[in-house]
Amino acid sequence: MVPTPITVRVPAKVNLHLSVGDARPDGYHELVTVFQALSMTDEVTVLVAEEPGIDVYGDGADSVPTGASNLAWKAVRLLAEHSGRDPEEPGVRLSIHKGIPVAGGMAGGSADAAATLVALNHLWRLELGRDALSELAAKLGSDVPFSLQGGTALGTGRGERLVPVLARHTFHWVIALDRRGLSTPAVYTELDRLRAESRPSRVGDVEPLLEALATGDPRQLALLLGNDLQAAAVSLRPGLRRTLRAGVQAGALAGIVSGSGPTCAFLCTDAESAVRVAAELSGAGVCRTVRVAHGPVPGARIVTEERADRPTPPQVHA
Ligand SMILES: C[C@](O)(CO)[C@H](O)COP(=O)(O)OP(=O)(O)OC[C@H]1O[C@@H](n2ccc(N)nc2=O)[C@H](O)[C@@H]1O
Ligand SMILES: Nc1ncnc2c1ncn2[C@@H]1O[C@H](COP(=O)(O)OP(=O)(O)OP(=O)(O)O)[C@@H](O)[C@H]1O
Repeated sequence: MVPTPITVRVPAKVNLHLSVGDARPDGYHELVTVFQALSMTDEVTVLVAEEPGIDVYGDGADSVPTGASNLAWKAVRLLAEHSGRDPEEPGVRLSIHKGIPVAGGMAGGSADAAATLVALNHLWRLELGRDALSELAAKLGSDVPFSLQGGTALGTGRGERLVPVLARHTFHWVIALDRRGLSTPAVYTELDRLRAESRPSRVGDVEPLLEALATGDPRQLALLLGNDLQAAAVSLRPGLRRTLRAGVQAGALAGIVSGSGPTCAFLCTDAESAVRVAAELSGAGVCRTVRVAHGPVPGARIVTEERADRPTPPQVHA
């Protein structure tokens, strides 16, 4: 019998705090960051198939590679090797539904890689625990372990070493998507360049932000959001300054570039305020599109059964 396809839902992330240290000999930068998983999600379905491949649907699907350079396919190969299968003929096909902006600084590719690890672990009955999956995830990219874990977490090292953080409440966000993406390595390189020629301000210690998360007060949290990569993203994409201003003028408590950008995330007082801010911001013409999201949400998780449980919608015949 052919196994049932497995579908995994996986969240986007925003960095509430992103402190970037100096470049290390391996080219990575030492980070202290706080991730939060948001309710913008991708869904990855893994099915047994003789013809390997990837089908991508949704926003930005055209710019996602469908070959070996897709991070989700790298996850297939890695897990195949790890479990003694032939990485050239893993016998599976992936179907990726994008809800996370591509090259937007919200860990879209990382999310798909994490989802693929979870789905294949189930499909191939590997029974790898969270720690083993997390170790494999870190080999695929710095953000991949967080995409697995979700919630709110403190990340150190390259961002791959995680400790869960207590976040008492749900926070409400407005997300502004830009017309084109930004390359993560290019943004880190731009920060190194800016630091070589001047002293761009650096975010402070992370502790006050962790306290604000524990109290759950969005106004307190808003004062403490900070991202060292923001100056570099704005330097490469000066229009982001206008987007950040427009979100606050529309009523958000604060705005921040998400990770390496160019997506901007605006923290709002509550769900109603987020809807109002989103409506006003989308009328300001400073970005491609605007979404409303909340966090924290769980990391990569199987939703196949949830979908099977869903009542079949009534058939309507013309
Ligand atoms: C900007 C963030 O999204 C913040 O969470 C991440 O730091 C980026 O994570 P990612 O996309 O998973 O990045 P990786 O695939 O691991 O690395 C891509 C490239 O980003 C740069 N990079 C990434 C992480 C890090 N701590 N220092 C870096 O300098 C390096 O040039 C690296 O070659
Ligand atoms: N599954 C995938 N989904 C989206 N992009 C992918 C995927 N696999 C590879 N890519 C490539 O990776 C590039 C970066 O895409 P991605 O959406 O992961 O960026 P990002 O969200 O800015 O990453 P991060 O926030 O982790 O730095 C894209 O331009 C695309 O060519």
